[in-house]
Amino acid sequence: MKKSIRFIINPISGIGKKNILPELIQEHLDHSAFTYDIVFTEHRGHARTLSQEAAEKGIDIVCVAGGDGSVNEAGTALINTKTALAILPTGSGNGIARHLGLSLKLKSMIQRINEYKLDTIDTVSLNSRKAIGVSGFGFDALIAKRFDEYHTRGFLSYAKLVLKEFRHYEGISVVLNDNEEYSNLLFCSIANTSQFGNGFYISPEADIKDGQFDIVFIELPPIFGFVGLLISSIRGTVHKSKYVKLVQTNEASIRVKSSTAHIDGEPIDFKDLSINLKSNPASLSVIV
Ligand SMILES: Nc1ncnc2c1ncn2[C@@H]1O[C@H](COP(=O)(O)OP(=O)(O)OP(=O)(O)O)[C@@H](O)[C@H]1O
Repeated sequence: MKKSIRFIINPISGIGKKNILPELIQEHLDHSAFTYDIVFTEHRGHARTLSQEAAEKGIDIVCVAGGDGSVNEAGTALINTKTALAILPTGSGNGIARHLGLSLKLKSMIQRINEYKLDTIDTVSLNSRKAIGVSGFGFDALIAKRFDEYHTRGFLSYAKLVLKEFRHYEGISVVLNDNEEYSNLLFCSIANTSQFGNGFYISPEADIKDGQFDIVFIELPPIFGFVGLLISSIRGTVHKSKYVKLVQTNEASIRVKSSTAHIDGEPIDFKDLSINLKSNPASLSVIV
């Protein structure tokens, strides 16, 4: 029997053209194996509703075309359901897709969907919210918030913003498990995957299938140290930096002073400043 796919396309993700996607799908999807429908998202949160609806209807695959924000919306709606997630990476950073080793070429990625090779990955709960890739508190959350207010997306806008904001940044403190205080931090990341996107690693050895996540504390460095951190992030050696402390666990609590956070790169405000973190092992099927 043919498998069913719902394609969910975020038209504003990244900087490439998404309106050619229906044509690419028509051309390269194996129509002897799959039936499909295509829906474009119209607002924030729409991918979540569309994905949830697909799972309720028993659709086999939700394929989201977007960046990590869209992957979060569509993917977390499929946790512990029979519907698998596929990704067509059309975002600005595509951290989750890169971590999973997916092709960034859309034609190749559609051809990979034809092969229908499934794997199971972990997700992470932050109180009632769910993450797939990297979430965090501090500078990265501030950047996610500012980037969201920007009118242009893409890597260059992102890089400009990071350098501008770093100059005035004052640092945060985080209490881990009610007893270990980390102060003067640039940020604290909760990494289920290895990178933010665009090859900027935060926890190069993170494994999305080990039932654990990494809490990464980055001390606020001077400007030359910040540049060094960026370089080691690209080189994949950031976990060895003197500014970095990494704690691997499957469950923890953290207390933060500011509610500004991001989940998979999307800015959010936590109402509660005490956050329980928990790994949900093997909770999501993905096409790899
Ligand atoms: N039609 C729409 N109009 C405005 N926002 C939308 C629309 N559809 C989806 N969104 C929102 O766009 C945001 C950004 O999407 P996404 O994360 O996929 O792209 P990106 O930010 O370019 O990529 P990345 O996260 O990889 O850097 C998400 O919060 C999503 O909910």
